[in-house]
Amino acid sequence: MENKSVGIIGMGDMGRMYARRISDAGWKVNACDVPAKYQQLVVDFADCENVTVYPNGHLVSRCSDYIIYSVEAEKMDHVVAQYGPSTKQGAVVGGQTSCKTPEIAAFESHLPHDVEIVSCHSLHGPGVDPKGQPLVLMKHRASDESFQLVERILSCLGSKHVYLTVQEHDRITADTQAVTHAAFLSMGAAWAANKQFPWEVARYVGGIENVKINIALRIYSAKWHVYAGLAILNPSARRQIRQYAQSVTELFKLMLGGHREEFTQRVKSAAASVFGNNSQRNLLLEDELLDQFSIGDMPPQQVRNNHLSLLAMVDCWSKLGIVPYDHMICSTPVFRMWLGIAEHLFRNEKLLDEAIDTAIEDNTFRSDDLEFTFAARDWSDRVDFLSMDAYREKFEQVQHYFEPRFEEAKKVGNQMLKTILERSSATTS
Ligand SMILES: NC(=O)C1=CN([C@@H]2O[C@H](COP(=O)(O)OP(=O)(O)OC[C@H]3O[C@@H](n4cnc5c(N)ncnc54)[C@H](OP(=O)(O)O)[C@@H]3O)[C@@H](O)[C@H]2O)C=CC1
Ligand SMILES: O=C(O)C(=O)Cc1ccc(O)cc1
Repeated sequence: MENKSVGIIGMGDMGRMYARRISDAGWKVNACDVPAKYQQLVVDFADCENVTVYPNGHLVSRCSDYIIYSVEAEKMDHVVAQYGPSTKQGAVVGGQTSCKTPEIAAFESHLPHDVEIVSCHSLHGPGVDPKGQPLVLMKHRASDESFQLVERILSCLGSKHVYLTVQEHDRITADTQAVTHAAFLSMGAAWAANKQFPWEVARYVGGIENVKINIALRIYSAKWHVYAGLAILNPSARRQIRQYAQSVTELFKLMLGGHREEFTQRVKSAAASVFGNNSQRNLLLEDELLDQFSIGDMPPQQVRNNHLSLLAMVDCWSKLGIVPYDHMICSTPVFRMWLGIAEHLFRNEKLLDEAIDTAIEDNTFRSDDLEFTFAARDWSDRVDFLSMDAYREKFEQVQHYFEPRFEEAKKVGNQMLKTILERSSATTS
């Protein structure tokens, strides 16, 4: 192993996963979290001889050759201002935050000029095996030699390297991550507003519904700041999330008014623009596979659903000129699941026609759809206000509602993601 060391500032879920894998590959890792967590971190990494835990980021920065900041996106400026000036001369610095514009601004403001910048972003959560998943690498201010050092270090993750500029990264992740999360967050908020546990309602069991529930619960069982950061701090994300809320609202109004022709025309033209040129692709998800991952018992016959959340997603992609397949190279497991169920609905004419019929004719679930529409707009407003506090308040309120069921949901959700990702071989190209 080369005589180079890796610094990790922020030993939360992602930092710990990186520290374990990089040190297992033989690199020396210097790590820290906030001083209050120092003692615990020493205990937790006592079994890792290649990891040295330090009380703060000054001590990590001064002795490491590649330093990764893995802290909350909203704290980056403050943390880099604190430790950046202590960076070892000639070192390379990067970050793991999900949105790169503010991260790079923090580096440019606070790092000494002799320090190079290569950032990264693993496009998956800490519980997913990084092997084969996309890892975005951004050579912002660095020599080829330094970039290659970063690639050699991170190659132990076994991820698929994707080379983008900071601007490309933020634009694509706004299209893939931010708007996808907005849809799942809205589902959870609507279920909570209606005091439902969706797996206890026949409409939400089986096939596509299992994915909706499992992913929504997975997101709500995670940390609010991850989702807030990538929605609020990404300058491209607001527009996407706003368009999603608008698509939901407009489709819901057409449903309420019983405007069958206009509704059908709008859904079908969105389908043509998003899926028209991709109708020969293999489906990302198979029906029988989806049915296996129910939290509740399967009803004898699937209850019809208008799938407003999915119709609005495809409408939104179409309005923004987004072809989601163009972003597969830079997709997260959650995005692939979301696209998988959208495709499932839109490439099955019978299912799509049934959703349209249900939307126009069936009043049974109007209260669910009303709450979903409110929720989509509320999330969009909170993001537009650029308010981390407002985002956190809503996230934690819904999180609290679902909390008693997280353990069960996580088990089923993890198994679902694992099986489906293996079967679809993490199709990232
Ligand atoms: N979780 C995910 O799925 C993914 C997350 N990311 C991004 O990676 C980054 C880390 O996420 P994640 O690990 O999940 O978040 P965590 O909250 O688990 O970890 C962040 C850690 O950084 C610590 N920290 C804050 N300030 C400092 C400081 N001054 N010095 C040292 N440590 C500090 C935090 O402490 P404290 O809690 O006290 O603030 C916390 O322990 C985020 O920017 C996130 O957006 C990227 C890909 C996937
Ligand atoms: O797959 C998703 O979208 C997730 O929810 C996990 C996640 C969260 C933040 C990231 O920056 C990358 C992945």
